[in-house]
Amino acid sequence: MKRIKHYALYGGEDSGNQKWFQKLLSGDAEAILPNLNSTNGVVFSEAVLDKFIEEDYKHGRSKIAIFKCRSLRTFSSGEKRKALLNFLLKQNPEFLILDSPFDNLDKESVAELKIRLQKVSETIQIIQIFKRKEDILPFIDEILLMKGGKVQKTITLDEFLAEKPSEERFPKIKSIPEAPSEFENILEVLVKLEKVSVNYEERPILANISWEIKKGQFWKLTGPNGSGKTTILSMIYGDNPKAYGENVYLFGNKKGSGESVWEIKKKIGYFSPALTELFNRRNTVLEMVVSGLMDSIGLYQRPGFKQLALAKEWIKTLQLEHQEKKVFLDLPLLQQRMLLIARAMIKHPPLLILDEPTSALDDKSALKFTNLINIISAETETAVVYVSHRKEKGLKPEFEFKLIPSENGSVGKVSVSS
Ligand SMILES: Nc1ncnc2c1ncn2[C@@H]1O[C@H](COP(=O)(O)OP(=O)(O)OP(=O)(O)O)[C@@H](O)[C@H]1O
Repeated sequence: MKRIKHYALYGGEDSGNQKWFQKLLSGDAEAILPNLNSTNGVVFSEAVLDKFIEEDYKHGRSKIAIFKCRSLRTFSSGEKRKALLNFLLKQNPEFLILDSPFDNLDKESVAELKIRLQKVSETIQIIQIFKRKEDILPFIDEILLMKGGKVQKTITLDEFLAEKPSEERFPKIKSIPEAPSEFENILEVLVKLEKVSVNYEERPILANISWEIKKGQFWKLTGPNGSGKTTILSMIYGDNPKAYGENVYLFGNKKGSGESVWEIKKKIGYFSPALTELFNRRNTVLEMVVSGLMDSIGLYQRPGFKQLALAKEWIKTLQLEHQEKKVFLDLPLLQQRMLLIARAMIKHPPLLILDEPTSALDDKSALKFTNLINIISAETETAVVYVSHRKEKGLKPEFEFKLIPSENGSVGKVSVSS
């Protein structure tokens, strides 16, 4: 039997082919690769997954999940991807387009998915769009170099990997705008979890978790898919009812007593890539950043002169002053993410939570992003909790809180970051 050839395309922000990739991912494979017949292919991407999650939400049951009665939204990243891949393969496609398939996956799940895809590649053609070099599948035969939506040159994987990375230089951010006012009466210990345990449907998820986050500390929260990272974050930031019977103390008060969820949220800057989707109006960059002072997603109040000046200072710090009047959603992904960090940080909250903030970014963009987080941590009093699966080159957390799964739920291990 003739061996199938597999291809990869670089999809980073600097690739200049975003528009064409959108065509490819929306199912029009022929637009870029004329010898593919679009009707015979399927797309594996975050956007496709989101579409299923949305449909689930509407219908109250899942079309692709194994546990049909449970919403896909509550699945861990690894579980969601497995379910999507199984669903797509059942359609017997001739080719499979993979868009950054390893984002948000832990090491074991990446290894597992790679083995699965290797097997799939024996019978189905694979076209991988990658943003991180480390993600390229080992069985890829050729890298397609594109320009203006056309394949300009084809090189082998070995040739591509042998290319020396160009020295990543970019103007570094050196300082962070001052806080508009100080948060009063902030205690040394911002968050305290004391022997917190959580079960879902009698399945233990977290077992006796104790963790203290103090002023100004920089933490990385790690653990394999499904180990309970999002669950912990939802105890701190969200309104997970599971937090109430447990010893969860936020800013000195036991959760559920004292401050309302709303009051607590005012003291926490939060970022997750999903946040971008909340901005569906035509807000400009300036409006979006200044809205961080109003604790609202859009802009419902007219900001004052001082507030606008501070938002402009943040935009300038990010070297994006030329974008100030543009519509936020029209900007490239990295710029959107940096601006959302500015929005979360504009008040210098005591705590900043970042949930997988570099997913879908290319190597260079991720480096720029982590540089911003390092500066924020070094220059402000804000404590940072950064959730990520990747060993982010350049990120400088002080401590790691690692969730280690066990039969009785995950236990936590604290270490000083190397
Ligand atoms: N509402 C829910 N009902 C039942 N099970 C749930 C619910 N929410 C989460 N879970 C389960 O709890 C476990 C922990 O999920 P959680 O999302 O906290 O893990 P995670 O470490 O953040 O995973 P990932 O890295 O994949 O995002 C998973 O097995 C998940 O399926």
